[in-house]
Amino acid sequence: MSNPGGIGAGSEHDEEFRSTEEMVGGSIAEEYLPDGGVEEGVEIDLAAVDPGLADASHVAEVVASDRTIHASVGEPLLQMQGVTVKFGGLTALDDVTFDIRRGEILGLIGPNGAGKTTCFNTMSGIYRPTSGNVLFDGRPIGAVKRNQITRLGIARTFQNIRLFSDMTALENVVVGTDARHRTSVPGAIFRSSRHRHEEHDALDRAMALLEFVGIGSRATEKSRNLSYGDQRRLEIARALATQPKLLCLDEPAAGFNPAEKQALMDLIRKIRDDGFTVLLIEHDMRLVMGVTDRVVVLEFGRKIADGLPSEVASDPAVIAAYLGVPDDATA
Ligand SMILES: Nc1ncnc2c1ncn2[C@@H]1O[C@H](COP(=O)(O)OP(=O)(O)OP(=O)(O)O)[C@@H](O)[C@H]1O
Repeated sequence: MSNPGGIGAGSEHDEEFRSTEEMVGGSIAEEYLPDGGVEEGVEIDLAAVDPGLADASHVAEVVASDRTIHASVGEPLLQMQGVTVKFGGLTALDDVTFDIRRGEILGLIGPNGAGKTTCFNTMSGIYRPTSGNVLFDGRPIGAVKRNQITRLGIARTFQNIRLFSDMTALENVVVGTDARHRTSVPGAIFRSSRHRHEEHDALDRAMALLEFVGIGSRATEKSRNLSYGDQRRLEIARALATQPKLLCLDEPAAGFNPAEKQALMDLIRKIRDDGFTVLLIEHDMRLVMGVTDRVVVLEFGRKIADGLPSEVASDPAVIAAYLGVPDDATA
């Protein structure tokens, strides 16, 4: 998925991460290590952080504890209602309507230039629709400021991995938990009890999330030293740390070998099974068809199909779009 002109790059997530970087490297870690940092390469004693963390069911509980599902699974979480996005004379999205339902993995696919990135950026409030509406959790996204999107409950990973390379895996995830902090600035400066409680909570959750995505043993490694696959997992853990209602994965399998893709599919299913709603933009059809509950297909900015993976895979319009055959030739 491309990001033309860099618009949308450095989203509100990044801005928040930058603003909290110092705090993450400082006071939170001080609580656990005497030198004020999470030492690289040091094995964290999970039991010392939280005695329950060695227990898998407790990990799941910590990961999911604050996530409230306000409506039953299957109700619309995000609604694209007749959304059109124009860039000058170019119509990138043309009257696109579909829902992302609570608790599902929705695949968004389409050939190059179909409008997936634009759709994604419109859903997350980075682009405003030229016409139409995006509703998230029943509220129009257009009315939400960019820096409020994360708090609203939308998190994303990036096609090009964006981590703080000099920070440990754990610190990268703690930064994500910060998006949920409620302490005021004076509270942080004077280290109020609420602030200290949030710090402990953040470290606890971050560690549980690393366990959840399968890289708990790498917690104290600087993110730049992690393997490519582990960096992708770390990005997912950081996104989950914001406690999103919707997790958007942007080509998470890019550069993966078949075994890594299989492991990623297992992780995405685990995330869905834990109650999160997932939007997956991915070029690898096998992965999309293997892991999604429903698929929406775009071509030239228009929605051409919306259905079960098996239905979409055998849809003549979709086959034509991917093979570059005119629609009428398949009729
Ligand atoms: N900020 C922008 N300014 C001008 N044109 C844009 C902008 N963003 C997207 N476009 C155009 O809108 C169309 C849809 O692009 P988009 O990146 O959304 O497609 P995509 O499906 O994500 O493609 P890919 O799979 O190649 O990344 C393209 O013609 C693209 O050139």
